[in-house]
Amino acid sequence: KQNECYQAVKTALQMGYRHIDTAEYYQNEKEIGQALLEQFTSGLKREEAFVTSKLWNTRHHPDDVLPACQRSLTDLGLDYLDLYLMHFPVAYARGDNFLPYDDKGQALTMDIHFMDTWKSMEQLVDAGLVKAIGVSSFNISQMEEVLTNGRIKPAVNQVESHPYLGCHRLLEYCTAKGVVLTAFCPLARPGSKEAEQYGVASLLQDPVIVEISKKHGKTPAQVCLKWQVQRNVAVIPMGTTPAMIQENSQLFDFELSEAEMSSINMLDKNGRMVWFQPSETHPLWPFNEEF
Ligand SMILES: NC(=O)C1=CN([C@@H]2O[C@H](COP(=O)(O)OP(=O)(O)OC[C@H]3O[C@@H](n4cnc5c(N)ncnc54)[C@H](OP(=O)(O)O)[C@@H]3O)[C@@H](O)[C@H]2O)C=CC1
Ligand SMILES: O=C1CO[C@H](CO)[C@@H](O)[C@@H]1O
Repeated sequence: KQNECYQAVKTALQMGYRHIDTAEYYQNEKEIGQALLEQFTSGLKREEAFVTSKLWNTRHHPDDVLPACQRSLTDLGLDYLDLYLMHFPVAYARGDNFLPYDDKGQALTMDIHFMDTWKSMEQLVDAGLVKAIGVSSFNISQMEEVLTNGRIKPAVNQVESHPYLGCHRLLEYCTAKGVVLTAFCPLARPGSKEAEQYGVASLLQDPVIVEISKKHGKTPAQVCLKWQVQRNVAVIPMGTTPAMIQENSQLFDFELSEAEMSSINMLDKNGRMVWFQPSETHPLWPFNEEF
């Protein structure tokens, strides 16, 4: 909805949020730029905010990386990004159509390996346009490739993760390599069509989560977010109402016990919601490997 993102980001920054996650693909960078500008004007320092954006799949050609990043910076009204992620390992056909699909709904792809894109992203760091670069939805072998062959180490891998998709192996790998894992869809999109696979109305109604939340006098959403924070995973929940935005930030007045952490770990059931299905036959589609 028009202005919804502007309002949400403005509210979040006023409530003390500092990490904003966006992407060219979301087409909300101008709204975010407006909200940031207002906060900078009323005293927030640039270095206190942490802004992440992402290079979309249609921008993997090495010559398209710099212009895409510059466009994001212009729209956000910033002169650097804190973090720039490759949104997905598969390169879609070049151009301004974000979803170039054939008549069967399959993505039209390009024969460009993510390492060639990564080399162009490294140059953004050299040029001072971004402080750090990282990846998103990369599996362990793909991360290994970037860590082995890249000049600059990925700071972050942003992947779908919530109690139904624990990404326990990937987390262990990232921890060993000093890469931060960020969880997208940390609430498993309550109420969405994709959530119907779970057998409960939503993750937030899972009996294990509900019981733990009652014990601490917190909400199920807060328990899901705290579980990630306690295992050193960054979270980027999307909330639009001030009440939800506030709720999702109140995570620092309670602690989950080891037993509670383990019982949440045990809810893992490969409950992935975001599959990038149109590219599922591509050799670099990441989800043939367990995360
Ligand atoms: N790298 C990638 O490929 C991807 C990255 N992302 C990033 O991750 C972010 C979050 O993921 P998203 O897909 O939105 O999924 P989330 O798991 O964050 O779920 C968002 C939904 O949860 C609802 N919600 C928020 N807070 C609460 C609460 N406290 N209690 C109950 N319901 C709540 C929101 O409601 P309402 O709509 O009413 O606000 C919204 O419908 C995105 O905004 C995006 O930045 C997401 C997908 C892919
Ligand atoms: O980043 C994203 C990538 O694609 C997803 C769906 O296909 C989006 O929902 C998401 O926010």
